[in-house]
Amino acid sequence: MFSTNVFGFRQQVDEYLPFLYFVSTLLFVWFLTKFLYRPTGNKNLPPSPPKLPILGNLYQLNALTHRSLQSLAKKYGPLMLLHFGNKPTLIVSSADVAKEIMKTRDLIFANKPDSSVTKRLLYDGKDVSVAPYGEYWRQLKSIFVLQLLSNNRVQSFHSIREEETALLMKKVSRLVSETSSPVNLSEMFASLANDVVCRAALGRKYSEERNEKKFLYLLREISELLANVSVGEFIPWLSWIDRVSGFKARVDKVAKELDEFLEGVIQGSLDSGQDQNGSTDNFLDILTKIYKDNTLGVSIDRDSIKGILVDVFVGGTDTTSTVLEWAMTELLRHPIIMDKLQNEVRGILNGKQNIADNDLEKMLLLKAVIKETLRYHSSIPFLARITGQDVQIMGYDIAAGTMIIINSWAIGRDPESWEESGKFQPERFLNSSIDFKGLDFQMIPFGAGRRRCPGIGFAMATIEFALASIVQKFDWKLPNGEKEEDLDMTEHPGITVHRKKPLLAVATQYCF
Ligand code: HEM
Repeated sequence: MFSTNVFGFRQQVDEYLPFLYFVSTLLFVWFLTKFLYRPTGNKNLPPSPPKLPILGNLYQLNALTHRSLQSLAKKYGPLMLLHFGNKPTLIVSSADVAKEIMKTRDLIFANKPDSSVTKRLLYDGKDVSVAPYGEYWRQLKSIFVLQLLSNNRVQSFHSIREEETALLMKKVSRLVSETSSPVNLSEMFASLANDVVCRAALGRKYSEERNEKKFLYLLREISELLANVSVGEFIPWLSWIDRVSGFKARVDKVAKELDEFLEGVIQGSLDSGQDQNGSTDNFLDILTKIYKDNTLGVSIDRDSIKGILVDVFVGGTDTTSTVLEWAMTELLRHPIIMDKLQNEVRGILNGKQNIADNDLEKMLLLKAVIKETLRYHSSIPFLARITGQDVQIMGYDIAAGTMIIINSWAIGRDPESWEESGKFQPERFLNSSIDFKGLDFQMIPFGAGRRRCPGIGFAMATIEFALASIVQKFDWKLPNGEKEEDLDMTEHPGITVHRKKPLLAVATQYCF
């Protein structure tokens, strides 16, 4: 039966041979026109590496996309046009081009690309980070800037930072006195960042100790799903792969569980009537008050509250712990800088156990170490935008709807902007006015322009406090006599780029 079928097939082929020749010639011509000959008309397109049918330039990227795009940019320049599947994508890798997009032409590039995954997990653009630029986004952003993350509000969370950092120090002390095992700093920083954000956002912790792992699990899932590439996004006719692989079902499950969790949290806040006793010191209370009373003249619904809370957790936890993780990694690799930093911190505190905000103001090397960490290890490697209209950038024609990826990781390491760009040298910031607030485009770890991160003050307060405490109270070295230059620096890809292997270090209590 099998051979008959083969024969039958062969016969059919012979019969239809002239027709098949005709069709394949047509396909060949179509292929040439579509992929090899690119009709650009009078358009001046940015340089592009060669692309493949269907995949476009996806085949040239590896898991550490920020690094593969940096390599391509070395060959094709700071503005190149790639195709991710069928999506034209402009890759920006220099401070000048980034400034053109996020400052000079900010308005044209004020929108963020969305995807089926962000829509599902971020309440269909009702959060701030992917909401279309317009009145709704403006209202939400002003809630972030003026209500949730104002300077006064950040200061009011001082006791949360103090208590949570003290708990971390206690954990380290206990480990030091009870065992000689190294401290897993990556794990400690992750739980510190999570607990600080949780208390500021929801007024309480949802940590492992309290046996409330569900929320932590959901947060981990969201970060992973947002970092994952949905095949259908870039190659629409392959979107069935997302269904067959179970990716879509996983997104739906997490979205549903997250919604149930956040509904419960919001209802709890509404039921407890926080607004009546005037105690509105966590984000949830502030948001439910705005929702109920419409006091700010801003109307938000329950999905807006949920979207904002997801932004706070996704935007504020992993980012913060990643900065701490890379800062300690670099300090362990550079013992002389570690020594100088400890002298500065211990000198300013002069035996005092509690760190006040004005002590931190005096710690110039501490600030320089954090800046250098943000330059060298931009924790969110990419800033994303989408063009609203046809536009010219640096003399090149960019079509409406083109996705823009600004490689802020590569910009922070660009030798055109930085001397000895590949070296960790915090001292470069001691006599420099360059900052990370989005005005100096050679360093944009928090983004820039209208879409700039509103959480800089909150994040810096947590990072400075934790880093000062940890180098004040303990001396640190690598475990098992490991040499500084042998410390594994491999990165793990994701929305934030953190260490692949957890950072382990041996602590010794410092005697005051
Ligand atoms: C070290 C910590 C942090 C880093 C490195 C960081 C980085 C960033 C970056 C790169 C962006 C995109 C900016 C752009 O596209 O121009 C962003 C946006 C955002 N971040 Fe942060 N962030 C941090 C902490 C926080 C915290 C603590 C919060 C809130 C509590 C937060 C909330 C947000 C929000 C809501 C947006 C979206 C803004 C918009 O689209 O208008 N971030 N962040």
